[in-house]
Amino acid sequence: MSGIAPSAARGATLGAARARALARDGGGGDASARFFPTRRPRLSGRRAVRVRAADTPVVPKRKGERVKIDPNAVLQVPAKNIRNFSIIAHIDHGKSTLADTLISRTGTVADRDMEAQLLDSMDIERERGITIKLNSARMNYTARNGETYVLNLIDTPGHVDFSYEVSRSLAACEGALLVVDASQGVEAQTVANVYLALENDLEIIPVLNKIDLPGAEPERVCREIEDVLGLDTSQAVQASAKANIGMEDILEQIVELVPPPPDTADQPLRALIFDSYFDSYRGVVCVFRVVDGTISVGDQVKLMNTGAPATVDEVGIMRPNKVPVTTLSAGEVGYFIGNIKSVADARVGDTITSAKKPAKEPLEGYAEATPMVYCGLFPTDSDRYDDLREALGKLQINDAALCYEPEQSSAMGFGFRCGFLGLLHMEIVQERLEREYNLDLITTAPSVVYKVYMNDAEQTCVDCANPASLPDAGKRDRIEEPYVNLELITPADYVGSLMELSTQRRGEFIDMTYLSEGRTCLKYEIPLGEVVTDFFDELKSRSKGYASMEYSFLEYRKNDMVRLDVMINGEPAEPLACIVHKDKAYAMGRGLVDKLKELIPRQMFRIPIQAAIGAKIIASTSISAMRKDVLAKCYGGDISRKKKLLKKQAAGKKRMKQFGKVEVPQEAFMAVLKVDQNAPN
Ligand SMILES: Nc1nc2c(ncn2[C@@H]2O[C@H](COP(=O)(O)OP(=O)(O)OP(=O)(O)O)[C@@H](O)[C@H]2O)c(=O)[nH]1
Repeated sequence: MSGIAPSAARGATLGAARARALARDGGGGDASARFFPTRRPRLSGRRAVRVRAADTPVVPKRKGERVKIDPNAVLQVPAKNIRNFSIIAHIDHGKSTLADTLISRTGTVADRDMEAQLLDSMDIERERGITIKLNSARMNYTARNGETYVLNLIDTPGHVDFSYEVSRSLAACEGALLVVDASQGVEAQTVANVYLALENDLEIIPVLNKIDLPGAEPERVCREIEDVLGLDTSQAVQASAKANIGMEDILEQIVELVPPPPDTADQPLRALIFDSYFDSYRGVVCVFRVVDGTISVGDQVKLMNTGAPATVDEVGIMRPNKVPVTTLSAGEVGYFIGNIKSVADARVGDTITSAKKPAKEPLEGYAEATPMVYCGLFPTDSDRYDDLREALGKLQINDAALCYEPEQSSAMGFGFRCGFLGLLHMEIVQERLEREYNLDLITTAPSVVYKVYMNDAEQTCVDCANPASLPDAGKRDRIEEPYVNLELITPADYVGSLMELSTQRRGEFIDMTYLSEGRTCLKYEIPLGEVVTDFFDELKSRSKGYASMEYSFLEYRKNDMVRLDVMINGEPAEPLACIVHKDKAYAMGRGLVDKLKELIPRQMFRIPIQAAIGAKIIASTSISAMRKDVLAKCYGGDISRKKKLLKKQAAGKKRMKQFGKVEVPQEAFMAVLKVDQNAPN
């Protein structure tokens, strides 16, 4: 155990944070980091934008224009009075509540229209109480210095699966509110999000939220922020988003500390699309940040990477509902709706420019998100394959991290193999497809991508995300599986239990550091396949919800992996196959057949369930037949009559077995996630 004293930790962690940010930058910065120059150009005195006095109504310029513009809704200010900021935090530390309170405090939404989680517009977000998609809102605020500012707020998700959304919103901002729960302190995603903000060269404003709670310890949490993140907390705001405490201080700090966007309205239009979605009534809606120039209703524009042309039918701002305006200038955040033909034309990360006077270079887009987990998605009704393809296409424009390709399986028919950032992402996509596109789906067990090296000289390495398509043992040389760097932050009481969990999941211990009184950071190198199953649930249950985790891809490593096949009623059930480590194969096989026995309903015939590695059966069980009481009507009478009835029943069952098809419920496909692989054989 290599504990280090807090003061030493401060230097070490701060150094590490910067070093990591720089290393990721690779000198030139990564895609999102390069979006803004490291040093922001100073504001020049000359301003090319026509500046309207505060609260001057914006009037449509063209005759016959269809756009309805509310003259009271839009305040135009010079670029020096615009502030673009994100809210970043660990999950449940209060980002959405803070966003709601700021929106209400600035009078952006009338009190009677206020509802909790205003920015979480999807039903799933409200039901689960989590943010999945980034969302933005434009607020007006008259500061203590008497000037009126436009504040563009971008709320971001906190769960590890959605960090890609965070990096996108940060690229559209100059500052970030770092919300930390004053009763909990720095957690794994707090650290990860601060690194992202540092990479984007943002001004970070620490906010200690939930100080209304009796367990709040703002001083301890301030020390932790300084020690672990190396941020200055002398001006940190102590706030409660729920009890409406400290909101004005936060707004003042945003105005004071977040730099205004550079005023480049006189340059050719360049606007970065950071979100886009398909609206069934309006078509493709692109949400963007204008970096240079201006965009107005009626403009002819084009998307620089796809080359797709469009006429701007409507341009507007989010308050947080869409409010049309006539023009948006450099530094502003808004949306546009045009006649974009295909959803694939409006990809997130693309640059909008003017068709007549195009910019020379597009803006640096975003690095492609790399899916971590794959699974098969099949419509229960095979006629709906085309609907599923269309729905995935529309969802992908809103969810850049989702990827898919067609797949065919003898058991399941036609479907798609889809890639996700994690299990929660996978669950959400399935739920959105079912709700928003009215589809009924079957999801197969998730799998990571293995690299399979072959004996064949021509095709040396294949990526395998579908266990059923793993080449036979005789043809392959070795299998490599992805490893991740895993970071756990936990109260000291649970260190032992979490170390045991990580070791059981084949983790290799790397380091342990003490963050502050009673809190510890554990580092492991661990196979991704072990983390994406039920690791997070297990972590939460072992630490009574207090530990948090974060992981990032490390490398591929050779391991002794085998394919575990499952046979139901003598037929291989391809969608249930999985790739496991050889040492765990027996426990997994046993657990899987037992779990399937629980989940598959009894039928009129006996169903054998077997697990096998190659030709070798390693575990088997069976579901006994449901017996119809054929003797019910046979009161008393001769025994030979009963025997005759039972014999007839047996003959009928045999026929059913021959033709019968076992109905496997959706939960059975996920059984592999629920197996305790460490149970004794
Ligand atoms: N007591 C107290 N509770 C708060 C405060 N702020 C937020 N909460 C509660 O904390 C919980 C999580 O708040 P959210 O705003 O949904 O947290 P979040 O960070 O947006 O969560 P994700 O979007 O899922 O990452 C909710 O139950 C809130 O009511 C606060 O200042 N005081």
